Amino acid sequence: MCSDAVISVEGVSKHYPVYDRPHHRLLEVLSGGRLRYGREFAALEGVSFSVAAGETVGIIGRNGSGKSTLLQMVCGTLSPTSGSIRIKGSVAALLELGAGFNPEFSGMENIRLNAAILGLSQAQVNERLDRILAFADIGDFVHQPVKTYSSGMFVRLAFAVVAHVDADVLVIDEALSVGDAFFTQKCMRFLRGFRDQGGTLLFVSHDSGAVVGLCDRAIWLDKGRLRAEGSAKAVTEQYLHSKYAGEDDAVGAMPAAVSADEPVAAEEAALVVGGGALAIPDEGAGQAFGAGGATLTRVTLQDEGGRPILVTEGGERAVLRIEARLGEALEQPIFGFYVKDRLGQVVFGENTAGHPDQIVRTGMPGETLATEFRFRMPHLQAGDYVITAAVGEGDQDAHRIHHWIHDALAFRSQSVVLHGLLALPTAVRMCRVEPVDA
Ligand SMILES: Nc1ncnc2c1ncn2[C@@H]1O[C@H](COP(=O)(O)OP(=O)(O)OP(=O)(O)O)[C@@H](O)[C@H]1O
Repeated sequence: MCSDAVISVEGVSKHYPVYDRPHHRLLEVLSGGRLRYGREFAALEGVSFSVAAGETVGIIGRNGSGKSTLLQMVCGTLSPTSGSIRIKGSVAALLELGAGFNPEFSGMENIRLNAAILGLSQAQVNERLDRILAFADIGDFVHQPVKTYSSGMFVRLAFAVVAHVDADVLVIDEALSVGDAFFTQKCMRFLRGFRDQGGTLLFVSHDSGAVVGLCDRAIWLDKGRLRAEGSAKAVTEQYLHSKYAGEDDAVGAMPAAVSADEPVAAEEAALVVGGGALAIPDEGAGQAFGAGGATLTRVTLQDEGGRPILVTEGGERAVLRIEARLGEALEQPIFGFYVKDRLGQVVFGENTAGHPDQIVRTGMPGETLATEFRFRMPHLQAGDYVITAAVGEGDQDAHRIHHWIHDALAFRSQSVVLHGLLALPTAVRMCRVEPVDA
């Protein structure tokens, strides 16, 4: 464990007794503990990690993997069965909905109560109240008891308080999944600001895009055990690989069905062979997956003259061609791709599911199918990009992925983008609407 760690979790386990029948618990109590009806269930087992000051760490894992249990122990609302947790500095937490708020009190009363618990004096609360109310933006509901709140209003209020106390460590559990898109953006802006000012953040989310966008590191919990720890990008990819390829029989979202929970790039792209060139994979761990009924054999990004696009200024006409050899008959083959930035964030993508007039309806074993996507290269912020390619069968909603390569190709953008991730060719004109009389 590092000595400068703000959060040190050492060999932490949490065990619960579980009973096959509800009355078994009662029988055990009545026997004074002499008879055992329950068995031990390990919600967490031997978890160790540390978080240094100023780090942002995401915790990912399937439902029931122990994420909330871990956060509750970090916040001290639950104690471990064994192991130890040490925290340096003050912690403000946003755990599951309802925690810390009195349902009978109004929003305003809960603001004061919570802010006081989190260390603010009444004078500090008064001074920050307008900002807290503006952040929560729930209007007159702030005077109603919080038991009347929707989950969205509740999380707005809870987040607003947490955002205005002076905590060294913030612990946030799935809060962003409840709010609407604008509120989520507001929270992300706040969390980025908190991180940039040196705050330490422990962040649970099912949205791997948010984890990659916000966190330096990630920890993957699997059935209560720490399965992987490393850069947010690499760990998230391993997690998604296991989720889509293994346990879910390779059913996932095809590229371009952009949801919040999409794959992100691998840390090192073994399949990248210089951009614009083809990539023929030996299935490398974490780089590719799929049910295997078809194999991607060639992925190229070229200009209209057939020259590989290794570097783009933006605006060039491009042809992204994906070829796959079929090992079995496919009904409704689908091809798709994503372009992702260096953080693994999907910038754009497309697949053939939305183009039913352009697809080959049935593919036969031994055949090779090719799909060409033609578009103008966008003006992307300067940097390195990778292309994920996939082949599957079915439609956008129900499909089976046969082969998916996270980082099939790489290219570099040297566009000058002043604002945001990309620039659109934009016509600009300024005029006077009301000329001033001379
Ligand atoms: N009080 C309890 N008694 C028995 N089992 C419990 C108790 N609390 C949690 N568990 C079990 O511990 C495991 C881990 O739960 P936890 O809520 O930490 O998972 P999670 O990763 O946060 O899940 P989710 O993503 O669904 O929120 C689950 O199997 C859960 O059923």
